[in-house]
Amino acid sequence: MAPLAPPVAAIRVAVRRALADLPTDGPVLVACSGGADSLALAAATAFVAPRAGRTAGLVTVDHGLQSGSGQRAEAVARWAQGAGLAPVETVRVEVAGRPGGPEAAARDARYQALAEVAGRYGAAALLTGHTRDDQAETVLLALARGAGPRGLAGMPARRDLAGTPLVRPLLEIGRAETRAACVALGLPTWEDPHNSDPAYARSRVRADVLPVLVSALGPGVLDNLARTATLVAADNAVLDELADAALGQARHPDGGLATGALADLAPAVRGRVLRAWAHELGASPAALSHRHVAALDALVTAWRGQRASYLPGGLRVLRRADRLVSELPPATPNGRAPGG
Ligand SMILES: Nc1ncnc2c1ncn2[C@@H]1O[C@H](COP(=O)(O)OP(=O)(O)OP(=O)(O)O)[C@@H](O)[C@H]1O
Repeated sequence: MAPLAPPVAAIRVAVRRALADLPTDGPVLVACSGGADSLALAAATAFVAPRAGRTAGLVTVDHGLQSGSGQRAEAVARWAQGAGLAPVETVRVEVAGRPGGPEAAARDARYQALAEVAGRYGAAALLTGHTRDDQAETVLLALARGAGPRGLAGMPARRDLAGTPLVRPLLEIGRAETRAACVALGLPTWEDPHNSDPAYARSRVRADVLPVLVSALGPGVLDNLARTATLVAADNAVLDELADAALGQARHPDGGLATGALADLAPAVRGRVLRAWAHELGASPAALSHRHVAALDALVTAWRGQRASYLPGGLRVLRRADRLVSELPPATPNGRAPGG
């Protein structure tokens, strides 16, 4: 028998560890595009899951954005059935007509479809093939746009997707390893043309920025960027807990937040409290910028009678005596809320 290729073994170990923490009822479903990362993940899951007493299936989403995408999805599904995965689903989604750019719209449609399939099967988890390289790119992009600790924490190894745990077993595995595993196993991989399209910042980071960093600073830079995410995520978890408790204490009996309680908080905690409150009020996390939060903060810490501050979505926040309160904006002649 040929010896097991090290990348194949490393990926199986990563999957075994990820599965160990999951509920035991319901199948684990691999979200697979047919690219090397998610195909290597699917192959490892097909090997590991039955040995861990679990059922594993696969879902592949056809965005319908390129000619031949339907055949690609069918080919992934056929491979999965041959590999012993079940259930196997291909889902065709409609990307046109969704808000945001094409990439965001495709992502939105994909996650909605994945969540629907996972919910239908009562899946123990949905697994995605994000790698350490994806994590390093995410951290670098967050750093470049000044995203702060929330962005620098990168992608969590586990999060909730509409009631199903979304798990990323390969966050400590390099992309070179997933490719090598696919070669060792003779798996036919598909390259998503979007991944090398220079129109996308992530593609430019992948093709141009990371190779320069690796050549200037050494190959450890990818691990180090990914480790930064893990370290920052641990700090964030503590600060988020403090902020959660502080938000509860700052709630004013008449509604709104007590400015006195907010003023006493450390700025890092107060910023999180204000951000969490703005989310509660309905501001979308994606649209809420540090400028919105800084304006709320100024109502607490630099109060000189300034006017209301507007949140994305049009809600306004103002200071009334010792409280921050929110209210709907007054109607404007064109019916739109000011600011945003
Ligand atoms: N067409 C698809 N069908 C099923 N799963 C997919 C599909 N495309 C991507 N995925 C899943 O998502 C993972 C990440 O893919 P990719 O990096 O292309 O997406 P992304 O949009 O950058 O990631 P994210 O959705 O987290 O932002 C893949 O490893 C795979 O698990």
